[in-house]
Amino acid sequence: MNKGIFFVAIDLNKPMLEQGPFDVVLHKLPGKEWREIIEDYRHKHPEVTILDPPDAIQHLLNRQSMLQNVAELNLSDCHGKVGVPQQLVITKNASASTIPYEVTKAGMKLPLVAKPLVVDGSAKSHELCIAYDELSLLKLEPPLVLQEFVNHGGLLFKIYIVGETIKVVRRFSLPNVGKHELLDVDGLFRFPRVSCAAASADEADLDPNIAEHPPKPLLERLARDLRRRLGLHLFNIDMIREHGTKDVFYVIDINYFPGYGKMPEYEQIFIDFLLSLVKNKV
Ligand SMILES: Nc1ncnc2c1ncn2[C@@H]1O[C@H](COP(=O)(O)OP(=O)(O)OP(=O)(O)O)[C@@H](O)[C@H]1O
Ligand SMILES: [Mg+2]
Repeated sequence: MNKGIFFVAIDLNKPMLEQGPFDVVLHKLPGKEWREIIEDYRHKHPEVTILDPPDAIQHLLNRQSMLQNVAELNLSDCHGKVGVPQQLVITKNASASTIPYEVTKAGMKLPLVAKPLVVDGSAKSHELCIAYDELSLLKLEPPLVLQEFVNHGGLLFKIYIVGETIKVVRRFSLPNVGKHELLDVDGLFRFPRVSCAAASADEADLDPNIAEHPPKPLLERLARDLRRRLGLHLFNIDMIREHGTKDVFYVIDINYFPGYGKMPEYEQIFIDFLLSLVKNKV
């Protein structure tokens, strides 16, 4: 008989233990209640592969903890540098009036990208803004992460990871901010979720210094080290190249189980990955 792969959606209105049997469970629901259901199921069905551990996923839902592992990586001798933009966490109880002082104390340079601290899937948690001057910092609403804006020529690399497979897609991003512009603009520039609107830049005629993919050995090391450190198999990394450099990169965002529909060859890659999970078990 021909064996196939069957995808079954878990019915959230029924106890999970009464459903299945499953070989692999994929999930990305946030929330404590769901984490408990999955942990309970894993305990009772150790033979089932659960992707990925809820605690490891949880780590990516906070923009502070999300990038910690990248900051700790040591990728010297890997054809480039990968870091995290300098960032500062403004906690929930902090008053916005203290932000300019905190920013100066941390030695951070304007403009800054302000991002809500927690990523919970809501549109609001993806409403970012750029603060160009000190006064505009007073209008921000904590809790948030402030990141130095890194000029990157308006192009972003989305690095999709599915187990050991890596695929890179280029997307248009925010344009560079020049010194003259900084003198002219004031206030906050709010922008909604960029990733939904940003067009693919893969077919565009771009400056090769900006568009050239990050070196393969660098990506392979980054993906392997992050897979291990995060304990995750399915995620993507948003990475930018500092404008004017060949090999200085910054990771600005990591998402769990992103929309793989935008990844080339995703169907085959995903099926091969699922089959490898099942094969490795027997
Ligand atoms: N430090 C930074 N320097 C320059 N541009 C940045 C920086 N951080 C974010 N951006 C720009 O803002 C966009 C959104 O940032 P980020 O990915 O962190 O937010 P997000 O809400 O998690 O987005 P999404 O889930 O849509 O990818 C990036 O694609 C990039 O264009
Ligand atoms: Mg992003």
